[in-house]
This record gives sequence, C-alpha cells and structure tokens, in this order.
Amino acid sequence: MSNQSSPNSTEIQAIFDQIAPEYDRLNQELSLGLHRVWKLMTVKWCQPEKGDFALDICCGSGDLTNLLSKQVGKTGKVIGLDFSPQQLKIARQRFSATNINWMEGDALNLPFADSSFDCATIGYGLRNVVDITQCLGELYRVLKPGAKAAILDFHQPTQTIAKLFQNWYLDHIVVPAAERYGLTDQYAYISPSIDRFPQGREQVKLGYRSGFSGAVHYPLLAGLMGVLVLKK
Ligand SMILES: C/C(=C\Cc1cc(O)c2ccccc2c1O)CCC[C@H](C)CCC[C@H](C)CCCC(C)C
Ligand SMILES: C[S@@+](CC[C@H](N)C(=O)[O-])C[C@H]1O[C@@H](n2cnc3c(N)ncnc32)[C@H](O)[C@@H]1O
Repeated sequence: MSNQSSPNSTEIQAIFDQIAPEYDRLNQELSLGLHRVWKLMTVKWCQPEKGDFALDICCGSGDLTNLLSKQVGKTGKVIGLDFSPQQLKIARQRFSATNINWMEGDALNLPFADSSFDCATIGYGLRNVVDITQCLGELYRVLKPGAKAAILDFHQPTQTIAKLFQNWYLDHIVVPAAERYGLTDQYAYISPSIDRFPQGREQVKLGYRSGFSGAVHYPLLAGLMGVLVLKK
C-alpha cells in the first residue's frame, strides 16, 4: 500500500479482489447476521417500486443488488456496478435473477446517461471511493429528478463509549478473525477508513452541496453506522 495515509484506487480494488472469497462469510460472522437487516433497511429507504430501473453502486458480492431485484420485480431492471472483478465473480455465482445486469465500472465515472435511474443504493461503498464528492456528483447525475438514493456505511459515532466499542470490536474481533484467512492488512484498513469518513451531519452537508434537494441521515447501531437518504 502506498505510503500516503489513504490508499489509492488500485490499492482499494486489490483489497476487495483479495477478500472476495471470504467477504460474505466474514460479514455474516462479524455482524452476527445483522448486516442483512441494515441492508434491508437501506433498500427500503430508497423506495424502489415494481418496474423501476435501479442502480447498486459498489455492489461487491451483490447483496443490495439482489434485494433491489426482488423489489423492482420482473418488469424492473437492476444494475450492480463494481470495479472489483473478483467481487463481481462472486456476485454472478450467488445471484442469477434475470432482471440483474452485473457491470464492471467506476463509481467515479458512471457509464450511464443523465437521469437514468428511479432509485439507487451504495452499501459500504462511499467510504471506500477515493473521491466522495465526485461519487455523489455522479450519483446525482444518473438519478431521475425526484429519485432517491440510500447510502449505508460506517462512520465515527459521536458518543465516546460507542467509539471505544467500535475501535475495540474492529481491533480485537474483526482483525483477528481476518487473520485466520491471511487477510489481516485488508481488514485492518477498515478502522482508518472510518476515521477519514464524514459523520452523519457532514454527510448531509455533502449531499446538499452535490445538488440534492433532500438529505437525511439515519444513525444505526448507536451511531456506529448509518444510512444517508438523498433525494434529487
Ligand atoms: C457488511 C459489513 C461491512 C462491509 C465491509 C466494508 C468495508 O469497508 C470493508 C473493508 C475491508 C474489508 C472488509 C470490509 C467489509 O466487510 C458490516 C459487517 C462486517 C463488519 C466488518 C463487522 C463490524 C461491525 C461493527 C464495527 C460492530 C458490530 C457489533 C455488533 C455487536 C454486531
Ligand atoms: C465493502 S464493499 C461493499 C459491497 C456491497 N455493497 C455490500 O454491501 O456488501 C465495497 C465495494 O466498493 C467497491 N468500490 C470501491 N471503490 C469503487 C469505485 N471507485 N468504483 C466501483 N466500485 C468501487 C469495491 O470493489 C467493493 O466491492
């Protein structure tokens, strides 16, 4: 990894390629299965409807793409986009719904026309892109007027006790669990990435600065993470 404090795009892509084989198992174990609840809430918050054209940015192994697929139904379509070939390989193996298109692409340069999508999600992706403002700008551009996006991610809790727990859990539960698979460095990246990521109030400001007409942040898990809901 480069000596700069935050990894570059190539290094981030490598992290997610390398963890792809164990990613879902570790998410399930380390969140005690709760990540499925957080993802369900995220999809509900972008208000998908039958027949919609939906986008899951930074789709990874496809959890949110799959949930959107169920919501938009046979008359709808979902694009799952990610720049990690290995994550997309897992996604294609896991989910075969005919209304899903898997695409390798960059969240910072989305290959879609303006005002294309009825709704969108980003699950644990915004914290991992190298330019948050550029990503939000692209998200704004490809959404239809009035469309909603829901962005799920970790952030630093405001309460000290919650921050202490987050650090403890990451350092003493998450990283040791990853060591079993030789993925220590890849999972040790999570903590500093959370430290660099804006908290809910700042995320709302970034949403408005990106042109969204509405921005609300809903904290989850005592503020260890949350969902930013944006309306174009
Ligand atoms: C689905 C989850 C995390 C996705 C995720 C995001 C990243 O940015 C990564 C970067 C590098 C490697 C892996 C990931 C990654 O998996 C959430 C569940 C998995 C979390 C790793 C577990 C941590 C949860 C909270 C810090 C504490 C939860 C405590 C509660 C008692 C369950
Ligand atoms: C923690 S994973 C989240 C995957 C999935 N959304 C989930 O909820 O499990 C973050 C994903 O963001 C992807 N990613 C990071 N930067 C990206 C970019 N600029 N363009 C596309 N995908 C990116 C990574 O490849 C990785 O699959």
